[in-house]
Amino acid sequence: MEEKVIVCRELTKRFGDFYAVNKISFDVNKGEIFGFLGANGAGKTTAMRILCGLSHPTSGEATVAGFNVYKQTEAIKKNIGYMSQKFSLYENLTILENIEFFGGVYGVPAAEIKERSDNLVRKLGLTAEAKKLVGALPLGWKQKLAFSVAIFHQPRIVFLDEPTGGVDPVTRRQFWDMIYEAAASGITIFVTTHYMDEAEYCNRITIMVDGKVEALDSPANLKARFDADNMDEVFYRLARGAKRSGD
Ligand SMILES: Nc1ncnc2c1ncn2[C@@H]1O[C@H](COP(=O)(O)OP(=O)(O)OP(=O)(O)O)[C@@H](O)[C@H]1O
Repeated sequence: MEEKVIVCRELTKRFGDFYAVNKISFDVNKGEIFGFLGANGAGKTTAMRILCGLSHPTSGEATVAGFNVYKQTEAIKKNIGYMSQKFSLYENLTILENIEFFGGVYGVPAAEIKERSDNLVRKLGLTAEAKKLVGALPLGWKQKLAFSVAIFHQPRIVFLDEPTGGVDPVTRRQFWDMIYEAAASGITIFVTTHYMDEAEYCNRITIMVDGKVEALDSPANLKARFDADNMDEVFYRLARGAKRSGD
């Protein structure tokens, strides 16, 4: 049987009488690339924050890497990586300083940080730039570096909140090569996106509408079920009835 690294049962988050996340249930397998889609305001970030141990649910159950989202949030944080457009690298530190800093924060042993940082810089092809400020890097490179930093401590799961916003499809594709490599090494990928080309790259995707999971399957199965040529069409059919629109 496949190992489940995220188990979520009727997970709910209520703000006053508003259900931001409404009884969502799903499992994510080890090494899977699990896409989390939904229009603005659908509840993706709220659900992801709970799974990262940053916010308590109102009701329902969930475990992440085997740890309970109510009681074991510190253990969850030690076993995951996290990257979002908002929380990322320090622009006024160099590439190498960022890697070393976050390696320390994520608990990589001090004796290993130097060598592993040098290896990472080499692997990224950034040896010549290693002492430059991150602020000077093009956005696509910042995203690749941020992802590398988020998995530097070899977490069980990495959560990516719209990791490739604002870059072109070729740069996005390169970013996804890194995702595939991480998944092949056994790291589970949980990713939110608004880009339908990225949805196609996922093993399975969830589409959230107004706080609920409206569909969960592989891109191929979803296209077949909705008799659609592409994920854009699937998404449109499911999300067009959404009451929330967000920004
Ligand atoms: N702390 C809060 N208090 C009240 N309402 C909130 C709070 N956080 C989120 N919400 C509401 O919950 C709903 C879901 O928000 P969430 O950020 O999870 O959506 P999302 O799917 O991530 O959207 P986006 O794609 O815009 O990031 C929104 O209507 C939002 O206004």
